[in-house]
Amino acid sequence: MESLIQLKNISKSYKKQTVLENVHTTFQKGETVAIVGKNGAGKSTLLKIVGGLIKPTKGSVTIDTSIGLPAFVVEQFPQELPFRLQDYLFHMGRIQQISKKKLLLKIEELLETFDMTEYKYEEITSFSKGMKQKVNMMQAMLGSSELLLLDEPLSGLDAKAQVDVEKAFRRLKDRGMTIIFTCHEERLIQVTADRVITIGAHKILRSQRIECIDKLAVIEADFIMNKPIRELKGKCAKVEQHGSRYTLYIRKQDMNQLLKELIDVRADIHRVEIIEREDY
Ligand SMILES: Nc1ncnc2c1ncn2[C@@H]1O[C@H](COP(=O)(O)OP(=O)(O)OP(=O)(O)O)[C@@H](O)[C@H]1O
Repeated sequence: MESLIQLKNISKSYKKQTVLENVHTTFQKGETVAIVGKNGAGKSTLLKIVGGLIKPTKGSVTIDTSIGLPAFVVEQFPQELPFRLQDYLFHMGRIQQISKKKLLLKIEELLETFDMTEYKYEEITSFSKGMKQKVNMMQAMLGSSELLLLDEPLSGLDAKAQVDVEKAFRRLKDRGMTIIFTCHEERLIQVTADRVITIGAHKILRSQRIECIDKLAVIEADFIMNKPIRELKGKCAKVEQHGSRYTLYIRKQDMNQLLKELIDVRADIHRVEIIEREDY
C-alpha cells in the first residue's frame, strides 16, 4: 500500500490544555482506520488536523494531493432543510463550483452507492436520522476526493440506521476509498476497520491491525500470467489453475488491489464473491 498521509511530531494545545503531543503516524491509501479513545482524548482533534480543519500547534501533515481535498463528514446534520434530496446535492455541489454535467453524474453514482435512488425526489425533512447521515456523507463526497473523514458517523443513530450507514460505509471501502473515522461503536470497527488507533495520554497508545480472517474473496478469471506464479501465490490464500482459468482466494481487504492488477493484465473476470472461511 502507498502512504497517503504522514503526521510528523504533531502537538495540539487549546490555550493551556495539551491535547496531543508529538504524535507520529502514517495512513495508507485504501485503508480504513478507526480512531478510538476515551471522551476528550483528542480523537476529533486528530481527525480535524488530518482534514486541515484545524492547524496543529506544532508538527507537520503531509497529504498526497492527487486524491483531492479530504471529504469531511461532521457529526451533526443541519435540521429542517427545505430541499428534495437531489436538489440539495445539486445545490451543495454548485456551491463547490462543480460543473453541472459532472455533478449530475456524481449524484447518480452516489444515490446508487448509498442505496438512496428511490428517495431522490423526496424532501429531506421526511428522512430518518440514518438517511440524513447518508445524505451528510453523500454531500461530503460530491467532489472527487478519495479520502473520507468521519467524526462519529453513528452518533445518535438507532440500531437499524447504524446498520444502514455501516452498509454504505462498506460499499465505499470496497470501492477503494481511504476512510478514517472516530468511533465508539465496536461493531462498526470490527466490520469495517483494517486498523485501530487508540488515543490516550496525548499520544497514540496503540496502532493495531484487524485481520479479517473470517472473510475471503474468491475471484475467478481468465488471464495469461506474465509474472512468476509464486508471486500470485504469495498474495493469495489459495490459487487453483485450469489452463488460463484461475480461481484465486484472497483476504477480503486485499481484493481491490488484486482486481486492479488483474484488470491491468486484461484479465477476463467471471466471478467475484465474498465467502465465509468455513465455505472455503
Ligand atoms: N475548540 C476548542 N477549544 C478549546 N478546547 C477544545 C476545543 N476542541 C476540543 N477541545 C478540548 O480538547 C479535548 C479533546 O477534544 P476532542 O473533541 O478532540 O476529544 P474526543 O476524543 O473527540 O472526545 P469525544 O469522544 O468526547 O468526542 C477536550 O478536552 C475538549 O474539551
